Amino acid sequence: MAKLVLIRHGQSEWNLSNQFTGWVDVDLSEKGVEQAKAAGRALKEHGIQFDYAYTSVLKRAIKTLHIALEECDQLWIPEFKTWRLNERHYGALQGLNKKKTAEKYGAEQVHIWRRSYDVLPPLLKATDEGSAAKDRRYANLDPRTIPGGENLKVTLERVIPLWQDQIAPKLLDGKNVVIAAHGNSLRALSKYIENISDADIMNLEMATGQPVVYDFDDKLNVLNKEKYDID
Ligand SMILES: O=C(O)[C@@H](CO)OP(=O)(O)O
Repeated sequence: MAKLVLIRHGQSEWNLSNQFTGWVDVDLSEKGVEQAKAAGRALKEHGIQFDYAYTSVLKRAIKTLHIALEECDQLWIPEFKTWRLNERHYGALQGLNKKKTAEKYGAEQVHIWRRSYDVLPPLLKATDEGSAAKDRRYANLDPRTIPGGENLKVTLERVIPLWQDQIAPKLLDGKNVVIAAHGNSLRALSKYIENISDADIMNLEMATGQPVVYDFDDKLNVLNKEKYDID
């Protein structure tokens, strides 16, 4: 049956500098490019042939997808970019250094902001500097849809329509799908696919660049989950 491969983008410049990133469109670091290549090599070694690719509208995920697909000679497959796969929006935390924020607000508060299921970060207003409402790539969205900050719950709520309308039907049709996206949009999707509880999802982490491969039965129950080595 069909395979789904999730790839968190390779290390970004702000992963490297330890800054909250969210919807800020930062690039891959050199290490991130190497991780994306290694992901593509692992996919090639395992002989996975894709039918469709999905990614976000943020360059760290788009580039990871392209670099990985180039390595396994599948750059030609149909590809869809959507804001629904963006990283969770980190609100007013975006751009701040995570360590300095923990020193200011306490490690416990920062852990809650980063990993709780339903606590929102401090929100950005539509008129604030850096608000996505000013970004042309979201111009076709209903302004009420553009977040000022998201928790994992809200992130999952905007990922689910993409899953239900586009990805699940392709998998049910036996097509192999690759999704290159972000730590938290992929944690949200994994929660849904694996039916992980609100409490347990706090402990799920996605490594940069590492392909996570799901095999499904014909009702989209998970038969197998495997992480490919990229070291
Ligand atoms: O800053 C972010 O956007 C994310 C991913 O890098 O961080 P965290 O893992 O802390 O949720």
